[in-house]
Amino acid sequence: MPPHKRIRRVDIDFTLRRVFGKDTFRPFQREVIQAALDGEDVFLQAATSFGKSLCFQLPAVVDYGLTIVISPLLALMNNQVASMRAANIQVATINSTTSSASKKAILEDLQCGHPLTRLLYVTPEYCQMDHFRRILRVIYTQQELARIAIDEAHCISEWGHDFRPSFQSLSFFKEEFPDVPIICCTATATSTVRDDVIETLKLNPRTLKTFNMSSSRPNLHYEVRYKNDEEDHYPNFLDWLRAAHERRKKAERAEELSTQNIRTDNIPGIIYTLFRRDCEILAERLRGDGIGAKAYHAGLPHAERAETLTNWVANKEGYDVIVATTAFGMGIDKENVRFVVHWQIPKSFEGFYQEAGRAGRDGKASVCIMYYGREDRDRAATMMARDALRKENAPGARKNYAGQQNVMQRARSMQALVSYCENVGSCRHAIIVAYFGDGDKPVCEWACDYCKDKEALRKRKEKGLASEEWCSTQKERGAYDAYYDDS
Ligand SMILES: Nc1ncnc2c1ncn2[C@@H]1O[C@H](COP(=O)(O)OP(=O)(O)OP(=O)(O)O)[C@@H](O)[C@H]1O
Repeated sequence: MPPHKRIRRVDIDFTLRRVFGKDTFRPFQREVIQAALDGEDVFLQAATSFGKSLCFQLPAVVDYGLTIVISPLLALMNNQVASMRAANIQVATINSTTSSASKKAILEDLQCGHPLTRLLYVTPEYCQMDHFRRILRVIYTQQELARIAIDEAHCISEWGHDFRPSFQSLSFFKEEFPDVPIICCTATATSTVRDDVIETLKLNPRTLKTFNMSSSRPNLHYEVRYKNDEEDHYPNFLDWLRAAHERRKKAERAEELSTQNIRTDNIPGIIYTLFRRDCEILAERLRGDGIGAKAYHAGLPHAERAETLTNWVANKEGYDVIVATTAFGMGIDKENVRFVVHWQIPKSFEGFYQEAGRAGRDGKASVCIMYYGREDRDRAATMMARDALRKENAPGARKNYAGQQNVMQRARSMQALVSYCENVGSCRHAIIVAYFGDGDKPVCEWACDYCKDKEALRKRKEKGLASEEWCSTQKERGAYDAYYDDS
């Protein structure tokens, strides 16, 4: 098979400005893009909001041929497709919401020998379909298959926090099209996950260009607030949000906002809850207190979810705060999210980092608050143990080594998150970077509750948490066994 036509010289700075409307590359974007344009396989691990998407979008725009982007979530796909269409880039997506007429038109274009489409976004499930694989072979034979981009590549690994079995079949690409370069992007891979992804995709570790950047997000202020079952933590949050509104109403600030056409009460934020039920109750409670809040979870109709997302991104009144389950998160890009709150401890360290990473994507200071209670910790442990048992006993379950390791990895990730919450002895930025093992000690400059005032943090913990003795008595009584799985 003759290799794909590769572009020789191209002014990527010009394309960055002209097509993507950005003045300069962020550190290391240029190097990643150059490696991709040189036809290398690339593994890019970098912090949330680093700008990983540009590293496969820009090569797709300047190079010959088609880039296939594999993405795990519909919302994430639509979010990226919409922003590229706004920049007049020829981009298409085939997913469960694509009409058969548009699907037909897209597939015709792909097979015409010189497709207009620069990027095609699809799910890993779609890549498993025979008819799509046949079309890929046609595109490849016509030398128009430029590269494969795998977004949120940690989903490939059974050791990862968001494992999706269909991602494993992506090994098909290197098996069938060995000379088509692959670029993998993720913000949340430990070294074990990284190695597993490389092996699963059959990438050659000796020639692969690996970019392993720090997970540090210096503009995020990390904070843990302690809670217990005896007290409702809603007033604590509402007071905090109202205080932020009040600060924006002060004459000078209000005038500044009004010249930028920004409402004083438009402080975009996300609150993550574990359960759909909590999500709706909390959104309603906030609305009752005059906050523009909407629920978002997988149980809501697709059209309602899409409308909520569009209006939130557009800063529309009534859509300032999204109260969501994890159905909302991975990859969502809205630049001015000023806070992310975890209403209770999430299921994994990676999930926490990923969700907190929705904040401050414009580089401005933003707050990430975690409400942590030991009762929630014990509930999460109970849920996790039941999940593991249920999966193990499911018909056709893979009772193999990797399956067991996945259960252990999830437990380790949860334990790391509990330690992060219980921590009153070190910088939270340092804990995060150490977890992913990807860099030197980050600069914090008072951007976490420990570095800001360690003594106050210690006192708040002492006052706020239920005692371990009390929690273990409750556990023995089966108080944490109530279980509903609807996230
Ligand atoms: N060179 C640049 N200059 C200015 N803005 C940029 C640049 N590169 C990317 N961005 C912007 O940064 C934001 C984050 O980019 P992107 O969504 O690709 O992040 P990501 O690395 O995929 O993060 P995550 O892992 O959290 O999804 C986007 O709004 C994007 O337009």
